[in-house]
Amino acid sequence: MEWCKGCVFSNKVRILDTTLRDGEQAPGIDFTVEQKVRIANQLVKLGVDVIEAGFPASSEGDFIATKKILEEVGDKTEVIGLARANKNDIDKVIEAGLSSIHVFIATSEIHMKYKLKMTREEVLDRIYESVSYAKSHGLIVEFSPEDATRSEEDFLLTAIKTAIQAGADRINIPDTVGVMTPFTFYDLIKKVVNVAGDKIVSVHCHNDFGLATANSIAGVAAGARQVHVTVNGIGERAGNASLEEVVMALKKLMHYDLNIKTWLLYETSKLVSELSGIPIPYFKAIVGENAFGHEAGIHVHGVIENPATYEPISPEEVGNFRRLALGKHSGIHGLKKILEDQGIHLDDNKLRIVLMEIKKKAESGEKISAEDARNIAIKLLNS
Ligand SMILES: CC(=O)SCCNC(=O)CCNC(=O)[C@H](O)C(C)(C)COP(=O)(O)OP(=O)(O)OC[C@H]1O[C@@H](n2cnc3c(N)ncnc32)[C@H](O)[C@@H]1OP(=O)(O)O
Ligand SMILES: CC(C)C(=O)C(=O)O
Repeated sequence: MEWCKGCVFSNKVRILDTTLRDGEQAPGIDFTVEQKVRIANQLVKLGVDVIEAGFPASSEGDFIATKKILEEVGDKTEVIGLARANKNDIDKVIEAGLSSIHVFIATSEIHMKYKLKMTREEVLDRIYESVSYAKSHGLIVEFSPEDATRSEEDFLLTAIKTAIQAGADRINIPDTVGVMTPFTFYDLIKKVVNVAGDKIVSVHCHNDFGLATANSIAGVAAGARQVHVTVNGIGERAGNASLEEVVMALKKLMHYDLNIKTWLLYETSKLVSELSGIPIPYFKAIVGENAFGHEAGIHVHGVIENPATYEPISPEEVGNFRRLALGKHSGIHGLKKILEDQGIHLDDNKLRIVLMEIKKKAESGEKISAEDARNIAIKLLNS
């Protein structure tokens, strides 16, 4: 089905990573050129289909970084650059040597009135001019109607048709301020897919209501076959759809086909966290330190018997680690395993004594490590 490699009949979903563009727009994140190249190499290793390397017109540094990333990985994956719908920005993408461009302009009333100060007609003209200008230079063009999800629907669809008439290769639908629910986004993307014909429809979701991942997979269910994501979900305000969450949900829950080497997700997350200076919450899905952590006795017992009792994904699938913890919620099965893994074998009576000691310490606020449990056991054995 090569002819419709990205369309709704294909089970293949493309991942466009925008960690180096939208992710970097997050306040406080400023990657150096070297850091951006390191992340780009990791994204290629991970298997993303497209890297949005930057916004060449925004600064000399971003221009240089985009060029360097293209030189470094341009033969391994598609490298795309952002541009406003104006000739200067498009020329900067061309000057950087890129073959793919992401052109955007807002189509919502609020953005057209207060930001662009353009009428609907002027925006439509600008869309046609900029997309056709980019196409006339042989570029692959992805068009985004910024703030699409707050745009008047008929005008939005007209804007999309205008971009397609001008030659756009892909249509990306940004939920720029994250106001969609999975239900409303599904309905919208269905309509966009209907007007897009054989063009790939892409989705770009923000997390203002914590729905970026859910909305992204709803967009795929509605026929989108590309998703914009960032590693760890970093990005503007509450961030973007998280690469690791979207990939694992599409793969494991919806059985789509992706190029991503999922066992590299944890190391990729750690790299971006280290270079961005943004820590990963312990409870972060997929890549958090607690994502495969178990303390509660009933859970630990289940995981010891069969990890699938409490792990919908195995940590090895994403390169993360299972952690069995001790605390006031612990049970005897977990304690037994933690001690036996350290060469200590106790009968049930002695295990109960050690467990009570652990719970007492934990309830007083102490953190109990495996070594602490071992020391308590040894003390008991020698008492
Ligand atoms: C939803 C998003 O994330 S969009 C991407 C946001 N990313 C960035 O802003 C990257 C960093 N930005 C920058 O470096 C700067 O904003 C630049 C270089 C792009 C522009 O800088 P400046 O010339 O100083 O303009 P400034 O940022 O103050 O205002 C934006 C201008 O772009 C115009 N503009 C905004 N979006 C678009 C668009 N899609 N198409 C055309 N013009 C646009 C605005 O109307 C405004 O124009 P004006 O200066 O004529 O009033
Ligand atoms: C440039 C566009 C796609 C964007 O980042 C947004 O609308 O969130």
